[in-house]
Amino acid sequence: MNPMQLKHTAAVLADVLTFRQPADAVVSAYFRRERKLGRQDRHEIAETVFAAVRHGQKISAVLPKPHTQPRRAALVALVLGRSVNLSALADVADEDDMAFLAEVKARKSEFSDSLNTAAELPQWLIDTMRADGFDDDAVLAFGRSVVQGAPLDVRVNTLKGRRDKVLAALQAEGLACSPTPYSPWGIRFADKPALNKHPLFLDGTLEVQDEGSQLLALLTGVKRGQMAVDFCAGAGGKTLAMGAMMHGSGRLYALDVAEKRLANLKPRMVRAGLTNIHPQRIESEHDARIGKLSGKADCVLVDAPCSGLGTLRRNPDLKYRQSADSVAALRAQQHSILQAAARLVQPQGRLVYATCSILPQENEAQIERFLAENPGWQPRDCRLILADNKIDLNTGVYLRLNTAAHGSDGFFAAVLERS
Ligand SMILES: C[S@@+](CC[C@H](N)C(=O)[O-])C[C@H]1O[C@@H](n2cnc3c(N)ncnc32)[C@H](O)[C@@H]1O
Repeated sequence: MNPMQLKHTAAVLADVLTFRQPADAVVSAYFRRERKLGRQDRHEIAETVFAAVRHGQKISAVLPKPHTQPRRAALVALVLGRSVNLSALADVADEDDMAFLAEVKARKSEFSDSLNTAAELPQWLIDTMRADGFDDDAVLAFGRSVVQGAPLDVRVNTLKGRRDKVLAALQAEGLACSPTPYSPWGIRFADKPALNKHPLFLDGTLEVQDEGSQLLALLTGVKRGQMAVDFCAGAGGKTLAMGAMMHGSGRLYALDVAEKRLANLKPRMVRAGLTNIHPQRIESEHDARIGKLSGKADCVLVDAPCSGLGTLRRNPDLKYRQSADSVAALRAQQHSILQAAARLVQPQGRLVYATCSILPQENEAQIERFLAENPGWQPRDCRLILADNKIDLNTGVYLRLNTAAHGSDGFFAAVLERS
């Protein structure tokens, strides 16, 4: 890192480390303002900013209020988060900095002895995980599994290509990629190439999507000609996968309260060659316009708003932006959305409830409550649905993906059927 890059990294961290805005939004806005920064500068700055967020517990242990000392926070991130040797920092660190960084390095064993710094998780989250049944070894294993960044997964749009052929074409271009272990549509890139200008992305053959998300769409089992609803469609990651499962036929309603997110779905639908998707903004899960779909859907997916704690590899700032109170509010919202979405399902139809959280209170507990309050619904065994799709993945009746065991983001899904 050179002095100019360090100056910019510190400027970004002064904002990011307040955790008032999502870190990726702060970084993108900064880069839009600082047009002169080159590709390598942006890479160095972004990597160091995210290393600082990922190693925030250790940084807070050596720097109270790190956002007020962002330059020092950046230096610690380089040493602890990006394993840069002190000798490589001679151009950017003065004598005081060097003495400070040497002291930080000397506290290594202290950092491994304390759960917060060893797992890089804040106390509220450790307390929440303990209350949700995690023991300290599980907390530590979880924290360690999400401290590194994630690989890049894409889904092959089966309307436009076959995975084996697309994979061979990408490998022939020299890209290091392999099939995802579980999803039949997934390809994983080890070194995150920029794909947004790749012809296979531009023509809708490839969509960026974590393998776990692909499996959630697969669990819906939606078929050609059916009527389906993606209740919390957002920008449509799972909607597009479901649309392809339906071979572009039938009707797929993509509902969401966020206009902006649904707007992002529209160009993606066009690129993917899907004309069976009907995006519709709703006021809330109680919106009267949903009534016309009541009891009509073969399949409803609820990809519920959640804490996102399964995606800490990609969004490490979430552990500082969520809290016990925000999780409690999300639980109430999840319950209400699940109840409303269930009304749309026809007899023998399927309801899939999913989150990218690892907390049982957002997952199993929601399903247990739903089943207790709604007679006439039965869980379907995810193992069997996956096995029917030739996927060898056994996490019990519910799908529970975690980064350590499965290499994907953390996800939960329950498949329920109406009698
Ligand atoms: C986990 S995200 C969905 C991600 C999306 N399914 C995808 O695969 O890209 C949850 C979504 O729920 C939406 N949401 C929040 N409250 C909602 C409600 N009451 N009804 C419908 N959608 C809601 C949010 O705007 C957000 O887009």
